[in-house]
Amino acid sequence: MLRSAAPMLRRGMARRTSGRVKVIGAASTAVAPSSPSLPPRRTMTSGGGDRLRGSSWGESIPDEHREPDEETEGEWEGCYRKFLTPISVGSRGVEILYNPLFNKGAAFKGGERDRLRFRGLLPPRRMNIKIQKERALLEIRAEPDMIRKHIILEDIHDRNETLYHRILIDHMEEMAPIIYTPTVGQACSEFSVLYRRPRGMYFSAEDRGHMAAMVYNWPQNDVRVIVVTDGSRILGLGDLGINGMGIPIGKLSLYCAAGGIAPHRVLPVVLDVGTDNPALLKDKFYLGLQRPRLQGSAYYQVIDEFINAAAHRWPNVLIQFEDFSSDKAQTILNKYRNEVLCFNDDIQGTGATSLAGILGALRARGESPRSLGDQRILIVGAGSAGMGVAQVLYQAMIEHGRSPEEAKDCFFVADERGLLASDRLGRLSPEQAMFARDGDGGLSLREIVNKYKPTMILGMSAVGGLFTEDLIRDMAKHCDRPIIFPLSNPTSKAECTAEQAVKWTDGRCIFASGSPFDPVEMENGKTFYPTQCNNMFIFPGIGVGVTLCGAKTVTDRMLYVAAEALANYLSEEELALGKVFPNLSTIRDVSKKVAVAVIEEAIRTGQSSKLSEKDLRDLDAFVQSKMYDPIYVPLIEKRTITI
Ligand SMILES: NC(=O)C1=CN([C@@H]2O[C@H](COP(=O)(O)OP(=O)(O)OC[C@H]3O[C@@H](n4cnc5c(N)ncnc54)[C@H](O)[C@@H]3O)[C@@H](O)[C@H]2O)C=CC1
Ligand SMILES: CC(=O)C(=O)O
Ligand SMILES: [Mg+2]
Repeated sequence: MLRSAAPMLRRGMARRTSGRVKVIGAASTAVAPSSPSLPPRRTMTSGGGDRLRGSSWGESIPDEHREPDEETEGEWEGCYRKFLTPISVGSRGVEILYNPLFNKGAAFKGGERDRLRFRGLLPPRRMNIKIQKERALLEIRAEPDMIRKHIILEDIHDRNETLYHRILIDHMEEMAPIIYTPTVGQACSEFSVLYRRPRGMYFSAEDRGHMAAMVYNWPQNDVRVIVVTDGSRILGLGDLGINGMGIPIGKLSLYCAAGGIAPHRVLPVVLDVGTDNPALLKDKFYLGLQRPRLQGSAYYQVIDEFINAAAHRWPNVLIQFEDFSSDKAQTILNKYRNEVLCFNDDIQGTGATSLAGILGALRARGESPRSLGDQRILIVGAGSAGMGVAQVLYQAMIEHGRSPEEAKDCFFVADERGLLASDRLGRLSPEQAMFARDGDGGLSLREIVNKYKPTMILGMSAVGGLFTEDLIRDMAKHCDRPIIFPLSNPTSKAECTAEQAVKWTDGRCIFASGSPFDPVEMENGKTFYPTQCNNMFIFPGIGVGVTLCGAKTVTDRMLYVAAEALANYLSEEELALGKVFPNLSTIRDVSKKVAVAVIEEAIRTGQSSKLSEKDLRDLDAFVQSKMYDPIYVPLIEKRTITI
């Protein structure tokens, strides 16, 4: 019998075995290489109208420009910095303790408690971040329920962002399922009930005409990344209205922890255009507008007003569209992709991530990337994700020398009405129509498998259990090592489980899933390690890359090079274990490599406004030096600034 080997294997055996790649944690992020240029002059204030301009958090400052700070010596094992440039805060006293960007809780030192005037407002004994983290981990690990763990972590997020991100970075494999998929699905479903404190911004249909002014209510001037949803398709859970806010929050936590964007530079946003979810329309606790969704031009006006307002206040901001229903997602992307710095994570991020996983899977089979064009690819689900993946794979085939006709012929796209074909052309979107077959419209999944013998099946249907035993056994009859990617989220929507895929293919499948699955012990005594094919491996690196180099748009080539960088990251040791994505514990390093690839591409193609050819040298060190590193930085009062 197969059984899940999760509890004993989850953390211990998941450690990276490759000698090639350094696991990023406190130790490796601690001493960032010196930035080649002088640090910007900084003015940072906090408090009621907090402003953090050009904060140096996590960015490397050449030693000669740092001020000695004996307070932080030995603060964090492996994270020792001789000099830390203080952050100047405009508030003092209790205000600082209630500001999660500055609060250090019991870790404030005596001098700081005096300096900022809150001596006596904290218990006397001082902790350091290491002890604080240990205490938090005890609490999180003692709680068996994932949503309670989520609540504990988000409470820390609301109190002390430095500690929160430290925990995420140092324990990414353990924490990602808590703050992200699958638990974020439940957190969204229960958002209005779990709601405690505001985080991010809400722009509703009733705010029309005010958005350009409203953006100035956000207290930070240097927002670099916005993740925005209209809540219409949250994971595979459908229309959750403003309850979808959990998704931008979770994605941006990954931007900070995995991508190294400082937390004051990110902004989660929900556009509340109503909801068509009947339960929410009559839920007395629902916090969004209880009216049907805006449609047509009224809907697009809200989108337009928000984007203009955001781009006006933060001209260089990256806007990531997330979990918009597929009937709107591509239209919005097409409208704005050449106008503002933006991308759609479900279409483009998922496409790039899946390409990387498939390149890894081909490597596991001993095939070259060129053989992508020899595959027969069954895509189940023709929404944003399915069509995004089809488009990116298609582009990759063209990159590798296939003609458009040859490339198109590799695809079989199906939805609940079966194989997409020319008989439905009038009712298909342009993206779907491009992949419609000439005949066999409406073939069922099993009919497609038995007639066309696909070499891979990719699930983006949001239908849990759609890949049945018969279907997968048929796949395994026709293909020695079928690639099986049930990508729908959260876990309840996965088209099959890792255990099922392994069992039904007698351990021959190459598997990756949208939400995490535990390792599986096989009958032969070996352990099968499923990896996660989730756009979190791509979006933080894209975001860091385009914002650091000042790209004007996110191009298809940037997505392609991002996918290549992710695929190249996979070590031989991981492949030998059946993995097609790197361990989550390496995601910070992965994101850095993705960012470097994106910047190189931007420089090569003249897309970069901040960096040029001469910066290509030492790009890796440069990106590393710009990554936020959550350590406690000394705080000083604004009036004392002399940086
Ligand atoms: N792993 C990852 O990184 C990502 C996963 N996803 C997941 O992919 C899923 C789909 O996302 P979207 O495309 O945006 O949603 P969507 O709702 O637009 O697309 C679902 C598609 O599945 C089709 N479908 C429904 N029932 C079906 C059935 N019985 N058989 C075949 N097809 C069926 C629908 O017609 C539609 O074309 C979601 O669960 C989402 O969480 C999305 C983005 C990234
Ligand atoms: C992962 C993701 O973006 C989604 O499931 O929508
Ligand atoms: Mg998404």
